[in-house]
Amino acid sequence: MAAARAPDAPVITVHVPLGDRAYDIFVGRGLLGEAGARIAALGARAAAIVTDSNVGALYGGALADALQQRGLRASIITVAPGEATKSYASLETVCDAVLEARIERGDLVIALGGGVVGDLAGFAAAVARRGVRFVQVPTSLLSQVDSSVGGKTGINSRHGKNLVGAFHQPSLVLADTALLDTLPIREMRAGYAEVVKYGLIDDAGFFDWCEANWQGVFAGGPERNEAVAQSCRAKAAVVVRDEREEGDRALLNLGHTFGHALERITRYDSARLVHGEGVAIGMCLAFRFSAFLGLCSADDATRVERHLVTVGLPTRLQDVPGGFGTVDELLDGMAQDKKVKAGALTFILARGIGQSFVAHGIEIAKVRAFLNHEIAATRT
Ligand SMILES: NC(=O)c1ccc[n+]([C@@H]2O[C@H](COP(=O)([O-])OP(=O)(O)OC[C@H]3O[C@@H](n4cnc5c(N)ncnc54)[C@H](O)[C@@H]3O)[C@@H](O)[C@H]2O)c1
Ligand SMILES: O=C(O)C(=O)C[C@@H](O)[C@H](O)[C@H](O)COP(=O)(O)O
Ligand SMILES: [Zn+2]
Repeated sequence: MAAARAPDAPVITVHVPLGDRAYDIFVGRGLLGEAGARIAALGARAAAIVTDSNVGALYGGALADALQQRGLRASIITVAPGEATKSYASLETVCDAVLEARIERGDLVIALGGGVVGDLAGFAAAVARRGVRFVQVPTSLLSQVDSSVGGKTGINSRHGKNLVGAFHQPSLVLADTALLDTLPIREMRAGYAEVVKYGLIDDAGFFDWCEANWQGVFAGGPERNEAVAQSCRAKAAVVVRDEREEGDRALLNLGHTFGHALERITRYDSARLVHGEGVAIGMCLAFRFSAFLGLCSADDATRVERHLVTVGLPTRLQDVPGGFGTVDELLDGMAQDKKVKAGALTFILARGIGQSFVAHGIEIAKVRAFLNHEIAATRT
């Protein structure tokens, strides 16, 4: 059961100005208690809540009751937790359940859960009846700071991560940071990797802030709301500049070229590797690759790794439970990356902390040499 927002608990609003697809992100403790009113204000008659069995058991009933009290017909569609749920089979299940519930284009699909539920439900909303409005109620740190914002939706293919999907912006994002009190610590750490990402991309001051304040973020102090809101501001700014990733938006992929290849190799098995862990390893690899190419100092790469190790995240290929495959398997995974242009790899590299850039046309031979060097190296 979700606690109501205390009268003095602040709500931070981040507006995403995307013309006729503009929306607000609300961040604060206890916002689920206001979800009925805030969602009813969108003017729908019915809502299908998509959730996974972990989150549904904790918060599904409260959300459905709140909507019904505001006169919306609410139904709940429950999927299995974990990355393997971002599949063709789950897409079919969710689309059919949305249609079965007679959700019209002007009604709502509500994603209540982490990024897995958000990506799957968002994609179902994008394609059912060729487009139904949807709302994100993110419940993991990762989904509050990243996946609920920006409109990327989709599922995985055996060929790679998120290879089937659509851009479909939400109409509203409600991030109740109190819900993170029930999030398992491993998932909290994984989501935190995407928080650090914003500092590494273009905001060295925010990386300093993370080093100083991460414990408050984990403990649920005011630092948590600040980290979520600042991450949403940073992501919204990039998305507004380049909604469909024709340029700058690729910066948000820092660490993902390596990370997605690792997720494919581990067959989307959340017991072995979750997305944020892949991103943590991938960001360290991106910084060490940048140092290997002479673009950034080894000290900066070491500082990135030190912070991620401090919070308990994996940072090396060797940290993947059950192994990371071979260099050829890694390169094979990267060849399916959506940033590939004219057959050549694109990486997000860095000249230092907060100085990342999009690098096209990276030679495979250099990536191979770097990966062999990584495998031979031991942690300092
Ligand atoms: N669309 C985007 O822009 C974008 C951005 C980043 C990541 N992603 C995607 O997001 C996914 C990862 O999302 P995630 O890290 O949230 O994983 P997840 O959705 O699997 O959630 C993590 C786990 O925590 C549980 N959980 C979630 N909220 C909880 C809560 N409040 N209390 C207790 N348990 C809770 C879930 O049931 C699940 O077991 C990946 O598929 C990744 O590709 C998408
Ligand atoms: O929103 C974006 O753009 C991102 O790249 C955010 C990433 O954290 C996220 O994992 C995203 O789903 C990756 O997108 P993809 O296009 O590389 O599949
Ligand atoms: Zn990501």
